[in-house]
Amino acid sequence: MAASLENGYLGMQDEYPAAVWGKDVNKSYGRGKNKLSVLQGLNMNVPRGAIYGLLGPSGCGKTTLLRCIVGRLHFDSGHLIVLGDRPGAQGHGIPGSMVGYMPQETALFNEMTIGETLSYFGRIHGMNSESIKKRTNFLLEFLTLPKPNRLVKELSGGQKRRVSFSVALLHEPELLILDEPTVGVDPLLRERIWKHLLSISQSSGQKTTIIITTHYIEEARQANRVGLMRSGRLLAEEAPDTLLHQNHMDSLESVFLELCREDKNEDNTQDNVTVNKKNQGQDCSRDNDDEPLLDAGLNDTILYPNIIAPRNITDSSGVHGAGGCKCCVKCLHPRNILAQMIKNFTLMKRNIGFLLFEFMLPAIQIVLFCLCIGRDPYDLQFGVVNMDTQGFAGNLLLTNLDSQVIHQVPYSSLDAGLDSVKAGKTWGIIYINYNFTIAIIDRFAKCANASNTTLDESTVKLHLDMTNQQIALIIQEKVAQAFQDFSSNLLIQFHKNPAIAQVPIKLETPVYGSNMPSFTNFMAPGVIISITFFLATGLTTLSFVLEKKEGLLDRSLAAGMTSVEIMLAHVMTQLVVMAVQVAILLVCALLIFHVPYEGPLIWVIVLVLLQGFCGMALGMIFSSICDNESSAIQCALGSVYPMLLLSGIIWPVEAIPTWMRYISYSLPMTYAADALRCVLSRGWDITLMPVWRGFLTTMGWSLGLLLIAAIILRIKQ
Ligand SMILES: Nc1ncnc2c1ncn2[C@@H]1O[C@H](COP(=O)(O)OP(=O)(O)OP(=O)(O)O)[C@@H](O)[C@H]1O
Repeated sequence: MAASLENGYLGMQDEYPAAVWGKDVNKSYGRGKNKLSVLQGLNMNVPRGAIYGLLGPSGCGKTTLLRCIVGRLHFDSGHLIVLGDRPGAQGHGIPGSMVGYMPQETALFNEMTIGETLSYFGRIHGMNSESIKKRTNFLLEFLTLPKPNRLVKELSGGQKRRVSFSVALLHEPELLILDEPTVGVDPLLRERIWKHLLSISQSSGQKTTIIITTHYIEEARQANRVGLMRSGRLLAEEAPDTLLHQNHMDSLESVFLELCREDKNEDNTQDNVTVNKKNQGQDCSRDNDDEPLLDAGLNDTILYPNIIAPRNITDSSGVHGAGGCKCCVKCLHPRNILAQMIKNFTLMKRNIGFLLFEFMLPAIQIVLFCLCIGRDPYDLQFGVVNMDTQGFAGNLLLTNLDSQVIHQVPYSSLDAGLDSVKAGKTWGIIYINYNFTIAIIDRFAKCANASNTTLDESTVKLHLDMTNQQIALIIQEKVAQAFQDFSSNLLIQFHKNPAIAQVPIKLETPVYGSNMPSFTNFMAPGVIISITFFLATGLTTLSFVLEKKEGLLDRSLAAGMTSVEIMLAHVMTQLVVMAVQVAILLVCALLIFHVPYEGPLIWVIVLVLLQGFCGMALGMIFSSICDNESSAIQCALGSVYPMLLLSGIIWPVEAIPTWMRYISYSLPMTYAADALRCVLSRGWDITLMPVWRGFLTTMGWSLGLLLIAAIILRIKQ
């Protein structure tokens, strides 16, 4: 049968008769000292409609080769033609619907049901719901899978592998790439799977070509052709019977061992010859770079008589295999974006607890902020040493101290008061002199003629714990205020003009804001902006990295999705989530905590959502450079502090070194916070510079970051 198949294949008049044709394919991982050459001048020929068993020891490069074939990996040099064109070539269905790929790892969404999983991939492949249903029913029965409403996470390991297998079979692709599909499958089912593979490869309609790797070498005897792979090369590529016959052996395993032994000897001989030649000062590298590839192909046709070089080989002589269009807007498929969005919403629905937490998290953060940050501290324990017991002025001064903020603790002596500060019982003490009443009256009466002794005795002394600057400053301010009020009262009692006691600075009606600004109100816009930004960054990073880590992203890309489609679908899904988050956040800030706002709400929402969009774009960059969730979380968290600092949200930008100021001004958050502050306090007016500056900076940054993320993903794709 194998022979007739090969004859049929050799006789085909197609431009590219082979389903997969590879010539001198090289692929390495890493660079410099860490470079690992995995595929080393590999030649391969898989006839159309054949079952091709790719056999080889662990780590010899089988998965790498398969990923190059489905267009998920770039190879370094050589030629690879899959179903008539380069994998990834523009308009080619690989990666895409021409191929069904079952990766080695399960690569399934644990939170989705079997039916939802198949529907997701069916939509990507452009199947309508009727045909998805029909194929799902067939595959469930054929692979003895549980009901379609069972969650993937509730399945056994073997069942998960079968679901993964069914995903590859779902759309009846022309080419099936199966990386160890029979692992964890019982012998009976394994036999049925092979029967099915044989039937679809030989069906009278569209013949399916199947490349399969397996650790059960003997099961590959059912293949039409096997490729025995070692160290990134194919040692032999023949029909199993031919191999057994040629090597006079009765098992493929023995043939493989024998070929490995021969190859090892050949390597040793080659190495010896190389060493001898090198000693003679001759260049004897095995790869002759000057040799034209086409010529090399002709030579190899003699070595591998079944390899037929495609006529248009020069078209495919690009160094990279997967060079097709993956991110141009014209190539976006709405059905792919829709499939991805449905999948995202399904996963959200499945994890309703986390979704509610996501909705509430910004609200919790703003509530905590409004409750705890920017408010005046109260009940501060403050020691009082009042030696002016004979007079009235000391007591009068103390009654003017804000009793809400300062809780007075009397002490009988300065030493006792200082001990309380040292023991951490009070934040400081106020010391009032014995002669305070007489001295203060004298001071006001004589003014410029007052003696130094009068001035000293009429001065109250503060001994503060300055380790907490904020509290110390508040106490100073409260004492200064109390002194001013006390002085005014005293002057009134003596029929003098109380204005003499005032500091000769008058705060007129402010241009914007109030004369009693609230720190909370000042901080609120920046906090709203940063909460939205970092939540979007963190959640985007995490969701992308998790999909990438579990091979789900790779599988979607192999099914024909593009990274831009995945990004757009994520942006749209996340925008819905963010809209709810922002709504709850603004209700808390504006309605419950009365952060003042003048501008139209829609403009506030636009500014905040735009900042979330910017955060998502940054998250996509993080996820494209991180391979696991811990590094992604570190990236997202690590960026929080410097971004907050540089953006002027936790400290005015004007207070940081000049060169950093320039960086800060270029950050979107700085201008966005300014813009939001402006809209909240002055109302929307497009002519106000902070508003359009904030809008344009955020917009520019978002699009720029998205573009960078798309480029990184494109390069890594
Ligand atoms: N992303 C990667 N980065 C660096 N090295 C890699 C990467 N993927 C695979 N390798 C290395 O490339 C070599 C071939 O790996 P590959 O997965 O292709 O082997 P395999 O033949 O499929 O093995 P197995 O049968 O165990 O799955 C291995 O040495 C592996 O460590």
